[in-house]
Amino acid sequence: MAIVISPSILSCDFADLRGELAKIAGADFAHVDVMDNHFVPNLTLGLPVVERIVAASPVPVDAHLMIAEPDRWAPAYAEAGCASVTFHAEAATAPVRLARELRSAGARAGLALRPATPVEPYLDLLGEFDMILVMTVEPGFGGQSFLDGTLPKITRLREAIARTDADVWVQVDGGISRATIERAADAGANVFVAGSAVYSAQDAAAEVDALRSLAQGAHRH
Ligand SMILES: O=C(CO)[C@@H](O)[C@H](O)COP(=O)(O)O
Ligand SMILES: [Fe+2]
Repeated sequence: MAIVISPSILSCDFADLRGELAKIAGADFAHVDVMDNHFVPNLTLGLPVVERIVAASPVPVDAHLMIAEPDRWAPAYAEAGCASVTFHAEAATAPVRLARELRSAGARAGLALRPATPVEPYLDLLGEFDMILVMTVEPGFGGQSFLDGTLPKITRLREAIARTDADVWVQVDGGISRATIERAADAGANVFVAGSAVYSAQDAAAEVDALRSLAQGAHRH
C-alpha cells in the first residue's frame, strides 16, 4: 500500500503561493481546500486560483471541495487539471454519477465524509471511487485537534476495501502531525493531509519527510 503525503496549503502564505508550493516538492500531492462559505463557514479560493495553482505546483493537485452543489461545480476542477478531486457525500446529489464524470475528465475521484457521516452506505460502491476521505476534524478550518473517534471508521473502511479487488486509497485530513499520524496509519489510512504541521514547521520539506517515515513505520501490513 502506497504511503502518500499531501500537505494542505490552507496554512501557507497565500501572498506567496508559488514559493510555498515549492517547499513541498518532496510531497506526493498539494492538497487545496476549496471552501464556499455555504457547505462550511469559511471562504478560501475557487476555480481561477486553482487553475494557477495547478500550473505553478511542482506536484499534482489534490482538490478537497467543501462546497454545496458539487454535482454542478466539481467537474470543472477535473477539467482544470487537478489530479484528484474530492467532494463531500453530504453535499452531493448523485455521488456515483459525479465520480464517473470526474474519472472521465481524467481525475481520481474522491468521496469525503464528515466525522459523523457513516461509511456503511458507501461500502458496496467502493469500486466507484479512487479515494475515500475520512475527515478527522469537522471541515472548515486548519489547526484543529485530531478526533480519535474517527479511527474505528477508518479501520472498518480499510477492512471493507480489503474484501474487494479495488485499490481505494483512504485519506485522513485534519489534525495530522507527528503526534497523530501513526494512529491514523495504524487504523488503515494511507494518504495523509497535513496543513499546520507542515507550514508551521521551520523546515516544511523536512516535516514532509518526517511524517512520511512515521507513517511508513506505523502502517498496518
Ligand atoms: O480540509 C481541511 C479543513 O477543513 C484541511 O485540509 C485542513 O487544512 C487541515 O489542516 P490541519 O488540521 O492539518 O492544520
Ligand atoms: Fe482538506
